[in-house]
Amino acid sequence: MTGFLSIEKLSKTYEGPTTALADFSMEIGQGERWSVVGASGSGKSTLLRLMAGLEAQDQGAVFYRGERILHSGEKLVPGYDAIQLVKQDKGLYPHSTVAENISRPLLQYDKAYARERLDELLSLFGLEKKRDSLPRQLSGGQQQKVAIARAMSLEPEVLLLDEPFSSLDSHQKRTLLDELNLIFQDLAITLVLVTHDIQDALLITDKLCVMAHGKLMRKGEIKDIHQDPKTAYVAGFFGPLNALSENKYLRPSHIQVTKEKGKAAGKILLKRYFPDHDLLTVALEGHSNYWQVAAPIRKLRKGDSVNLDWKESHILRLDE
Ligand SMILES: Nc1ncnc2c1ncn2[C@@H]1O[C@H](COP(=O)(O)OP(=O)(O)OP(=O)(O)O)[C@@H](O)[C@H]1O
Repeated sequence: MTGFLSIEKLSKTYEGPTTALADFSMEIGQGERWSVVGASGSGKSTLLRLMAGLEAQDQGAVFYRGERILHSGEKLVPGYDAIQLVKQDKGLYPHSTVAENISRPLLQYDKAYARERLDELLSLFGLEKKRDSLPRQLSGGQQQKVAIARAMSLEPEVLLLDEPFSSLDSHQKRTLLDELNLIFQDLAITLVLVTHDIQDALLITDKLCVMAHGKLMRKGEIKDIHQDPKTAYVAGFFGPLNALSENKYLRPSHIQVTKEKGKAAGKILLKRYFPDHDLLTVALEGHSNYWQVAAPIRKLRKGDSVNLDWKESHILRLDE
């Protein structure tokens, strides 16, 4: 338990019984930025609640700087100032202003310090002009910023974000993520983000933990996992896959449409416009399956016959 944040053999079963976490272990270093992905019900939110000390595990422990995190059954006021959890529902007080919401955790502190910290946070999150607004007078992205600013009021070392961006539209989300990226970079905060969207993971984190049925399936640098996902489950978080043969897959962007004879041929059934490419759905000759092909050339039409080729090095060999 010498690490910064050590999760050791955590298990949690709810009534039902439903196993939410099963012998889950992981080390998180100070300043690291992790995303956690996994199918719905794989235990991601449970993991975050246990890391924050807001719930009781059945077995195992979380250690923060060598000290065991006391869970909700062991502590009069559950949770830790140093480890803050922000949930999707934001939990803002609807009748309190932005300033009151952000400074609520600071009530226990000296007034001058609390005022100073509030001003710092309003400036850091670009919320100065909204300080007297009520949450309902803010956009979804601004509300989420208030929730994150409030979580950061006590200067936590660890910020746990449980799908905080899922209610935002893609533009709001991108703007917020770009702003958070700069804030987190300057603060060197340790971040664990639960998300369903790999784009969020790519934008603000470097490391990825993939869960299934309460277990750790994979962990490491996002780029290493993307390049060598090892299983179809893990690869699936990065986008659709085309099955080449048993255990062999190709990503849509790794298939070229060629004039010459390729390794396969087919007919375009559908064409969808994407900013960087056309996404073609191709019915393969001699096969019952369809492939998704990302074609940078725009001149192909529905009904065209096409030859397809790919590099051997782009074939992903994946277990189920
Ligand atoms: N308080 C609870 N009582 C009973 N079962 C629960 C409770 N909380 C979670 N579960 C169950 O435990 C499992 C893991 O839930 P959890 O919310 O941790 O998963 P998740 O990966 O965060 O899911 P999602 O992506 O859908 O939010 C699920 O099957 C869920 O139904």
